[in-house]
Amino acid sequence: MSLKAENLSRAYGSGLLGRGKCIFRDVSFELEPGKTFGLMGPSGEGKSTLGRIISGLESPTNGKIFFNGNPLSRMKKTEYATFRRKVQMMFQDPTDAFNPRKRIEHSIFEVLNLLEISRTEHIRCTKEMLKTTGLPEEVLFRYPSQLSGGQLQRLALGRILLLDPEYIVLDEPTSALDVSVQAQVLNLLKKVQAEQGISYLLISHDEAVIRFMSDSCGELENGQMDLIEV
Ligand SMILES: Nc1ncnc2c1ncn2[C@@H]1O[C@H](COP(=O)(O)OP(=O)(O)OP(=O)(O)O)[C@@H](O)[C@H]1O
Repeated sequence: MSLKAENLSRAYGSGLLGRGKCIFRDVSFELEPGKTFGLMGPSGEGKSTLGRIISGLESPTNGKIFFNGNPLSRMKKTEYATFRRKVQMMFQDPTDAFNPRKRIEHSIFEVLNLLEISRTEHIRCTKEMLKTTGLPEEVLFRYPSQLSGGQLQRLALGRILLLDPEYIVLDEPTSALDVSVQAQVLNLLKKVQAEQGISYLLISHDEAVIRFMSDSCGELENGQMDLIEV
C-alpha cells in the first residue's frame, strides 16, 4: 500500500492567451501507511489543489501520482475505481457533506448501497460506524440542520470510513468548528488512525494542529514545497 506524488505542478488559466499561472511546481511527497503528512502554508498557495490532485479529483498539469506503484494516468477502469474508493477526501465544512433536505440515515444508506452488501450488513456497518464516531443512534433520524458542526464532522468521517479507505485527505477538517470541539475531532481522527492504520494528508493553516497530528510535514510557499521538522 503506497501513495506517492512525483514532481507535481499545477497551472490555471492556460489556453489561447498563454500558459497560465503556475500555482506550484515539482512537488513530491509520499504518504506512508498509518502516518500523517501535514501540509501547511499561507492562503492561496495551492494546498487544497494539491489535496484534490492526490485524491484524483483534479489532474496535475505535470507530474505523476502512483498508487501501489501504478501511475494514475495509466490505470485501467477497475484499478481507478479501487483507487477512488481507497483515497477519500474530507472537507472543511461538514454541512456541505450532507443533503440538507434528507435525514442523515439517507446519506449513510446512499454510501452503503454502493457496497453491494446485505441489509443485515447495512445495519451492522451503521452500528459500528456510530460506535467508532461516538454518536447515538438518534442522529440518523435528524436533518443536518438539527446537528452540531462537531457531530456532522464526525458523521462525515464515519461515512467515509464505511468505504474502508486507506488514505484520507483532510482539508482543514476542524477550521469550521468551535475551538471546544476541534480537539475532539482531532482526537477521533488519531484514534481511527491507530485502530485502522489509515494514512492522512492533513491540510491546515494552523501550525499547532499540524504539529499535534503529523509525523512529517511540508510547507507550500512561493510555488514550492519544503519539508520541515515537526
Ligand atoms: N479551478 C480553478 N481555476 C482557476 N484558479 C484556481 C482554481 N482553483 C484554485 N485556483 C487558484 O489556485 C490558487 C490556489 O488555491 P487553493 O485553494 O488550492 O489554495 P489554498 O492554499 O488551499 O488556500 P486556502 O488556505 O485559502 O484554502 C488560488 O490562487 C486559487 O485562486
